[in-house]
Amino acid sequence: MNEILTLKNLKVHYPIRSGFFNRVTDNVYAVDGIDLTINEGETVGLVGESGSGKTTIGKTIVGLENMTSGEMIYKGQDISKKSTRNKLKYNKDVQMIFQDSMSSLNPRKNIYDIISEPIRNFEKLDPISERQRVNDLLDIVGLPQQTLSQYPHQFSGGQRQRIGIARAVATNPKLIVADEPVSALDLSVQAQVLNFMKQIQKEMGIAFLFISHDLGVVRHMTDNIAVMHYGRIVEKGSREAIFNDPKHIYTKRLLSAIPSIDVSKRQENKANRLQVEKTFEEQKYLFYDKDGRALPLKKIGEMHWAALPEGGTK
Ligand SMILES: Nc1ncnc2c1ncn2[C@@H]1O[C@H](COP(=O)(O)OP(=O)(O)OP(=O)(O)O)[C@@H](O)[C@H]1O
Repeated sequence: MNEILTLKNLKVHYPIRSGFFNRVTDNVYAVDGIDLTINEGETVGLVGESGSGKTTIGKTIVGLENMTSGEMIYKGQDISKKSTRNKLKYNKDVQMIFQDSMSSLNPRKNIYDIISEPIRNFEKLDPISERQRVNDLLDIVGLPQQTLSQYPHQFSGGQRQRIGIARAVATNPKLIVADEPVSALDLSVQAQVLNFMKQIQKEMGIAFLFISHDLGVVRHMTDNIAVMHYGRIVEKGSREAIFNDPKHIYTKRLLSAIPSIDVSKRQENKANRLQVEKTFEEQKYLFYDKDGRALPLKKIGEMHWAALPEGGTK
């Protein structure tokens, strides 16, 4: 498989300023040394609880945040500098879908203008070809042509997310960062949008970085998974490795929190969750350094890395 994007020791720190002179007194280590590879056409899941740094990674990939240090390699070329990105048409090839479709779609623009904007930014099409392309995109996301003159507030959440997807795929991207794309939607609509994203991926060969706090959704969508905690990856590997053979206590904790659909197993699951929680509290000092950051990742299997303590655990 060909690598499309590789992050090497990526750090994004936000300065904290205080005092009369507004000096930098500390940093938020939002992303603190991440190594991650996304291959062509595959979906990588980035999971972790709120504040673990997932969105910051997504925004840095699409250029909405600046990296503090590290490297981003796109198709073998270092794109840490903006000038190289422009040369490689990186901003055309890498797009983002946001969680909140209401605030990520301009309320004053109609759907035609929203979908055609990226086409105008990156390709100069004559008006007839542009119209045809927008019509095709609307067909792809399953919305009727008469919606083109309407505005975002006239749609349901699921429909707005489809519009966001049409905008993201308008430039024929190679990679889409999807940041919690369905967490604002009702469960029934979530499944529709997810299946639809999978279908588009298959048809267009797009790679996804799928950001979510919901491991159930990630299981449905991804090939490989990275689990983040406090700005670092604590475990990464194939979906099977993460779900069937988790090694880090934080991954085990996240997995134990997935609600069971089977009512008869709820008691058993609750007991298991409490036990995992207890182990987490008892053993976390082994898995994190004195500043509370995860240890370096070690390769523990063909497609499996985990930030485990030197001597192992009981
Ligand atoms: N612009 C900013 N300035 C300062 N701190 C920030 C900024 N953006 C994010 N942070 C902090 O960086 C950390 C990581 O935030 P981030 O939004 O990336 O996490 P997340 O895992 O995506 O969480 P969520 O799912 O809640 O969005 C948090 O502690 C957050 O408060």
